[in-house]
Amino acid sequence: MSDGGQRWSAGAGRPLGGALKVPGDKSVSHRAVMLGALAEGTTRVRGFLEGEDTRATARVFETMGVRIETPSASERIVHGVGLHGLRAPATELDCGNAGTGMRLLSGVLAGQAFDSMLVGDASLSRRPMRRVIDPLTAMGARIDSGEGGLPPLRIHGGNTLQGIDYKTPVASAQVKSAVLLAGLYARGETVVTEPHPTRDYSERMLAAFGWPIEFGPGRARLGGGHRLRATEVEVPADFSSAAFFIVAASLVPGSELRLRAVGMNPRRTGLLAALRLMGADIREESVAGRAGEADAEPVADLVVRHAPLRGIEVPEALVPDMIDEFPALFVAAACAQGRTVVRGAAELRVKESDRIATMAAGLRALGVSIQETPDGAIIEGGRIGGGRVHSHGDHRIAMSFAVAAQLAHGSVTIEDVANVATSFPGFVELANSIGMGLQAD
Ligand SMILES: O=C(O)C1=C[C@@H](OP(=O)(O)O)[C@@H](O)[C@H](O)C1
Ligand SMILES: C=C(OP(=O)(O)O)C(=O)O
Repeated sequence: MSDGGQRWSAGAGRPLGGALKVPGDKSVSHRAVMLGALAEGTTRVRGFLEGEDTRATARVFETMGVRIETPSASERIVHGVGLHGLRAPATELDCGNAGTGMRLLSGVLAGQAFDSMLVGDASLSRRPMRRVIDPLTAMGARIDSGEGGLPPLRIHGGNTLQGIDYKTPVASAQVKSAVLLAGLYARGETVVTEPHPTRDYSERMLAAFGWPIEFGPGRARLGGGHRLRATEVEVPADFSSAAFFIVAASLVPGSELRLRAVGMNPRRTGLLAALRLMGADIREESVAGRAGEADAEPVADLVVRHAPLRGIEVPEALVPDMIDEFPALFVAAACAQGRTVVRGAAELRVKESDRIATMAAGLRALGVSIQETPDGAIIEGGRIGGGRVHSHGDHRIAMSFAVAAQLAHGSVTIEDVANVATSFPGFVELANSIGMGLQAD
């Protein structure tokens, strides 16, 4: 895959145009493999993300005896073994770079009869796991971690889990999902309440696999002791991958771009609201599926036209709905007229990199004035220059600077980009197909 290069270079491109479909949603792909593996019967997944994160999750289940076929690219047939059919793994379970993989798996593995060990790469090994260890322990799980609650996680099997009424201290779909997945194995009822509603893919998909569940914004409730029944999963295109092109087309004068069949789960599309407040011209067309449907994801074509952007105070209520889009939003802010203020986004500091610090360092290297705050940043819009920036092993940082390069007065070199394959295989080809002029060295 040509994204595998260690470095990209790019300079200001021509107007972006054409139509494209980005790869499948990462959150939905992880969950489809997990629930397919734990279901009774054969689940077909179409639109599966062929990224390193989601492939790692599939390999973890193969290690525990689940047969997963790949009839064609982006398709999986998962031969479910039922809730209690996983086999004790003979090796460590490697989640690669994926926080979603490790945190959701910890919930599944807490309910097993066998011991297991979850490990990850250098970036994942620095990410906090206390947030899942604490509620799972309260449910009766036994989990040992590295120092400070960091991976690896040794999860002891054979414990009886009890349902829990849990209020998540941070808005995190990963924590909510870990608790709900453990709840499948628990006695009694498990309820999760969130400080701000987060993406509800686990809830929707549990319903689609026939598990009785009640859920609404910020709250989910299920009982243990039911069965998952195999189904078909259609994975929508990943909004977070589309986000880079939405920002690029908004920024580059003369652009008009169509992004096809993008997943429009309302807990994912906060970036659209923020960009529209900044003056962006984004139209939603060919809308299909209903946001309220328990087991179907809404999708839409997005038509993005260049428009001059102005700085805003990003409403804090939008933060969970655009949590992975801040690196791209920082680029939009750096090119907008005036000041943009981001608050209430401290979670950015515990992603694949500290995304506030990494974006601040990169934007400064390109001559942008940006001030970090503990939970956000203040960005003065203006001119972007050329220079050299580092992704610090973070896929979303690498792709965001590819967008920044489209506006730069000078050439931009982006170091350490192999990580883009975790979420967006084929990024360079797609970016170039719409005119972004990225070179992989
Ligand atoms: O549940 C999920 O699939 C995800 C939840 C979010 O993480 P948090 O739960 O840590 O906010 C997000 O950043 C991540 O990319 C995917
Ligand atoms: C934070 C992300 O993913 P994860 O937590 O699964 O590593 C992301 O993809 O931006």
